[in-house]
Amino acid sequence: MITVSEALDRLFSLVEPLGIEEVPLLGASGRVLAAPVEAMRDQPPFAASAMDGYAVTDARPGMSFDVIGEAAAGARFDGLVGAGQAVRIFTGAPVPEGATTVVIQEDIDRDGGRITITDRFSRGDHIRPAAGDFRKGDRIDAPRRLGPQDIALMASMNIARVPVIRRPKVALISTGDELVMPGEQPGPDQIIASNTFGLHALLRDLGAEPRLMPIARDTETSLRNVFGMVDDADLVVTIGGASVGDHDLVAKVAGDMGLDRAFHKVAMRPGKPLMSGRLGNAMMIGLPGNPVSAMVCGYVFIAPVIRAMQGLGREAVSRTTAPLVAPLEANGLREHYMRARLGPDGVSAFDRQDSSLLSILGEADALIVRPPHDPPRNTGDIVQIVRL
Ligand SMILES: Nc1nc2c(c(=O)[nH]1)N[C@H]1C(S)=C(S)[C@@H](COP(=O)(O)OP(=O)(O)OC[C@H]3O[C@@H](n4cnc5c(N)ncnc54)[C@H](O)[C@@H]3O)O[C@H]1N2
Ligand code: MOO
Repeated sequence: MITVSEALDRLFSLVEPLGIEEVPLLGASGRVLAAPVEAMRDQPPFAASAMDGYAVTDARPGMSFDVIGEAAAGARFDGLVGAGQAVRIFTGAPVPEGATTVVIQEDIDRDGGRITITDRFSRGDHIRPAAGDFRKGDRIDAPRRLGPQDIALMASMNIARVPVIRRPKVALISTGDELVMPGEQPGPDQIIASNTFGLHALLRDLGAEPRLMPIARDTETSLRNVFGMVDDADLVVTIGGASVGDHDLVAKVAGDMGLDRAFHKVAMRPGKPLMSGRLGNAMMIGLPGNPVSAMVCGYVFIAPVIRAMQGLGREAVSRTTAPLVAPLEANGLREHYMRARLGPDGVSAFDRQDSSLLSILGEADALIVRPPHDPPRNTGDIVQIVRL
């Protein structure tokens, strides 16, 4: 058995970077920017009023001005503002030539075409300088996962099409005679396939393009057939059939089909029977079938692999620390990812840690990471956690 960090290194060495495609701005959120993009213009392209009020050359309480025109957003005042003159102005409008200050309308008394600045007058010119937000040529660097703020910024920069990394295509294969799909009627010895659905959701959140393959039955032929359908997947993920039982056929069939295996078995709990390698043009990861094992491996291995495929670096899932609010017994020889609850005073592991318990995983918002052979820990000890 290799360590978790050795397994992750081997997984990263199997990753092949994906190509680039161009998408419309509206389709770019959540995608990874593949190349730097540059602003096509200054923003704002002119000095703009930040408030509704009057543009003047100078402003002090008691000063009076003749209103000589109006500047609105989208329709500038074309003339020059001179001493003793004011232009009615609205938020976002270009500040007319000659004006140095916008006096907000709350600080003005107006009498027909004449205004006077009242005692309420407060400092500040209320002018946004030209290019105060960004300049033509300013860059957004790549790689970067694009969020809603980036989309707004690129829209403002007049970038209508965006170069992004192609979505990793992931084929998800559940294996086992006991499995039926959610919504189907299970037989007396059957259960519902859950892992593929949890992993599908995780992969979608990571910006991948997951595809559910038909459930492979516990025969070599069935498994071979489903492997044969994965088509152009970048990553094939099998679930179950990874261990040592008579019906655990994934390693055998993948091997027969040419899997160049990088490892099988990791000193990790849950997740021990994990395997990986290259299979044709794809990377393959074989996950253990126990539902919590599959999901924990999803967070610890698949998420970093998907990020690496997208060019976002080769980093383990991020960890932080928290104090224990209850003691823990000594750990065994595998790195243990304990389902845990994080509260204001610290973190506590659930009593029940069996790797079949999705209800506990659903309650968990963190995993406590125990190194191999970690001694017993007391309340108050600082432990490493992965937040879910
Ligand atoms: N003698 C040994 N037995 C087992 C060992 C071992 O070292 N020696 N390892 C145990 C560990 S640890 C794990 S984890 C499991 C993993 O086994 P498999 O990967 O072969 O998984 P299966 O046997 O196919 O299934 C295990 C369990 O999970 C359920 N399952 C499978 N796929 C799904 C799915 N898509 N959705 C929901 N549930 C699923 C399956 O019904 C079984 O209950 O092996 C231990 N055994
Ligand atoms: O890896 Mo098994 O994952 O301990 O239940």
